[in-house]
Amino acid sequence: MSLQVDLKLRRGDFRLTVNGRLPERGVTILFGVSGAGKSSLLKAIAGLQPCQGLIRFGDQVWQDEGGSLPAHRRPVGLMLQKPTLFPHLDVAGNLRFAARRSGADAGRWREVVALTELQPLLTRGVAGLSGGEAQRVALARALLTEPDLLLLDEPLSALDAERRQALMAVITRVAERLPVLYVTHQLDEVMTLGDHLWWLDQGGLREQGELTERLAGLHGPLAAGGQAAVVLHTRHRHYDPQHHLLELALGERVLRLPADGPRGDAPRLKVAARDVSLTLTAARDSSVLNILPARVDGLRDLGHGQCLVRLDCEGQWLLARLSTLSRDSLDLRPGSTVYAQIKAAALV
Ligand SMILES: Nc1ncnc2c1ncn2[C@@H]1O[C@H](COP(=O)(O)OP(=O)(O)OP(=O)(O)O)[C@@H](O)[C@H]1O
Repeated sequence: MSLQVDLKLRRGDFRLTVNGRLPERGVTILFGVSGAGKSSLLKAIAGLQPCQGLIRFGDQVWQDEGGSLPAHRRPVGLMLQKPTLFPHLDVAGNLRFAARRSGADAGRWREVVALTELQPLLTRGVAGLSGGEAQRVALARALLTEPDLLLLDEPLSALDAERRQALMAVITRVAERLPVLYVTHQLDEVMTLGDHLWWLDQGGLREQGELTERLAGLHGPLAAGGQAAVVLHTRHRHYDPQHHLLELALGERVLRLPADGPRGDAPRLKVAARDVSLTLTAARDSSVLNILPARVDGLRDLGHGQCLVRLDCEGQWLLARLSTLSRDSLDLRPGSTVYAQIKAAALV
């Protein structure tokens, strides 16, 4: 089911107006600078923050001018930035509370405990948990409520890299069946998890849509923050164990990157604009392994002698961050044909 919101909320002097629709499944990254209203929006959708307007989930109206459905009657799994666990219950007690409410059976309990690796912590009191442990309990609790909509506010921020990878895979799987609205500032989470994007800016929803397309905009949310990067959707082609190089197909072209083995059938690659350089002819004597023909689609002057160039490369978007001196000396303009160079080590 898809979520539709058309709401206004106030917190002190802060005002937020959001008119958006969340797709029926997949992870929608809720992006915005600190104070943009991300947590307030999640709470409003969950029924924990008063707001005005419409919130509809599928054919259920959660809020309209006629009233508001109480939070406990909304089928939402909410995980706040600072998990609020019941301090008088141990970890198992906290999870049992959620499982009882949803009627999750023993099989589901075992599955969620295994996914979040909580077995060794079940009898621990929650007061002594580390930040990362508390986050795993809160995520397990949100999953055990068997929600129809998952709202996650920086759910992996206190976890180590290995656990984050594992839990990102869990969230991806959950999102195959239901919509997930996911707040993060972490670029790797945006790139790995995101299918769609909601960008909160200056009190409103400035952009919404498919993540790959939004990130590749010259005025997209990362471009504005100076961290411009795109996601490339590739296909596995070959792994070269001798050179520890993974070969991925990008349309008719091949991308090479260092790896210890294959990464699935359809890996996504994050490519930062600062790691892409341009030439007018294909260098034959370069150490750069990835040299791809591309066409300039548009340019944006970023100020301070820097510019951003958007390129069409095999039907996907690349961004390159260049000096304006390079732009002018190559005489780059929309329609120019170029070669994009990306060092293998920059592809992660
Ligand atoms: N209880 C409150 N009273 C007054 N203003 C509040 C209250 N809670 C939040 N605000 C203000 O509302 C605005 C939005 O806060 P919110 O926590 O939703 O932002 P956020 O995007 O989640 O930020 P962050 O990324 O830092 O968590 C901020 O300006 C904040 O100061």
